[in-house]
Amino acid sequence: MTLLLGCIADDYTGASDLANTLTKAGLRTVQTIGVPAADFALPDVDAVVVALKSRSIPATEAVALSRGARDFLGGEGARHILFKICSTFDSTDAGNIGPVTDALRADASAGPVLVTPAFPETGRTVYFGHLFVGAVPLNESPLKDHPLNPMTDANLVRVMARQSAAPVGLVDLHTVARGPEAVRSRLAVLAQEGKGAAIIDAVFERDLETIGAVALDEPLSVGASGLGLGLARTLAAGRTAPTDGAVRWGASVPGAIAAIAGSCSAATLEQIARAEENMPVLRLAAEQLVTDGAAVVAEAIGWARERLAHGPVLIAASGTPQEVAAVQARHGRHASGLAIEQASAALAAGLVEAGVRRLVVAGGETSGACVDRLGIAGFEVGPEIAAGVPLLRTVAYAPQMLLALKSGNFGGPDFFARAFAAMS
Ligand SMILES: Nc1ncnc2c1ncn2[C@@H]1O[C@H](COP(=O)(O)OP(=O)(O)O)[C@@H](O)[C@H]1O
Ligand SMILES: O=C(O)[C@@H](O)C(=O)COP(=O)(O)O
Repeated sequence: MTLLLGCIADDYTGASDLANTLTKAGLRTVQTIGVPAADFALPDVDAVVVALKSRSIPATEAVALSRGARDFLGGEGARHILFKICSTFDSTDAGNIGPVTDALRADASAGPVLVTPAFPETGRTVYFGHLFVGAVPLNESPLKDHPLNPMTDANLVRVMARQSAAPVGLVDLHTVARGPEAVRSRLAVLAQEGKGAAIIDAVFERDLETIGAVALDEPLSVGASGLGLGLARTLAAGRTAPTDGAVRWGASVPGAIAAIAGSCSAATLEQIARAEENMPVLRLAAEQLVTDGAAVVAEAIGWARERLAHGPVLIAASGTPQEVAAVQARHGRHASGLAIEQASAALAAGLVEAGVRRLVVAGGETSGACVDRLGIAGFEVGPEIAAGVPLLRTVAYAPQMLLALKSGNFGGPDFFARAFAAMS
């Protein structure tokens, strides 16, 4: 097997988003949960996405996990590593995008690392280093209210510089528009200036194709699915037998269908409200989840057991920015996030015990907690449900399951109905 691309994703929804993009671009891709165990039979693929739950943990731990994933991918023959971050640059001034980039760059003795979270398909564009979410700068988008990493600055050169040991530069859109050689010249200047990373603008997919071609000169790049697309287009074009991007996907699996929501994003809140119009939805009280999670979970599983035979159900911890602020004021940002993630994970285990074999999870950290609790080792990537959200089939897991791990921000208002239909 020749691995064309090795990817390290800092959360599980982000990993499946990237695996979806690479698959659609013609690279056979598998998603593993962490570095696979020695007995995990890696299929014959072009790209491996190692999913880590490293976005919101201490930076030193994120660096260690990322280095472990890099060593594994390097051992499998990957000559280029993409560190997959969120298209909304989810992080804090303490990391983890800067520290992980610094460490992987230092290990590889690489020049300035190209960094872009642009993902035009989902409305994320970067102009003069400023990240836009749709029509508004990042700091005016719903990401300003994220429960774990509120984003309050759209200037990514500044954001990245606060997290990095090395200075950060910019490659602007006018340079990108002039093509790969112009970008290479700009990078040479930034290297002379001692820059460790360069935020690079991208608004259209053609910009990402230029960036992808240049990024492959070096062993490391950092970005979201848009950069994955740029890399994949160059890599797939150079293959002797590129796939057509059509997903070979087997039958559905029998068993009950359910969803768990732990994302508090505006998109997920709207999707939950829409689901309430046509399926049983149980909303959990965050305060009780934090103080008495086991009791709330037991009650929720009982509620689900009574309904699962009749159709899909949705159980949601998600709260509005005001509700999130209230619970955080009492219990702290990270303690409440962690407690609710652990309750969501217990919920996932209880639902599988109750016969659920097709499971949707909304929220990156929430997905990480649920998938870890279920002990899933990896996923085969299936058809796309919504931009950035593929169907996933468990690999080497009994009972076999279908999952969809939805980034909080992704999907239209009818996402849950669409996901359940895709799983049927
Ligand atoms: N009602 C709530 N109040 C406070 N925190 C919550 C609530 N519901 C969920 N959370 C926490 O918010 C975080 C959401 O993050 P995540 O699952 O990554 O979603 P997203 O994909 O939107 O980033 C998790 O840590 C989750 O446990
Ligand atoms: O790049 C993206 O936006 C997603 O792939 C992603 O990383 C998802 O993170 P969450 O919104 O925390 O689920």
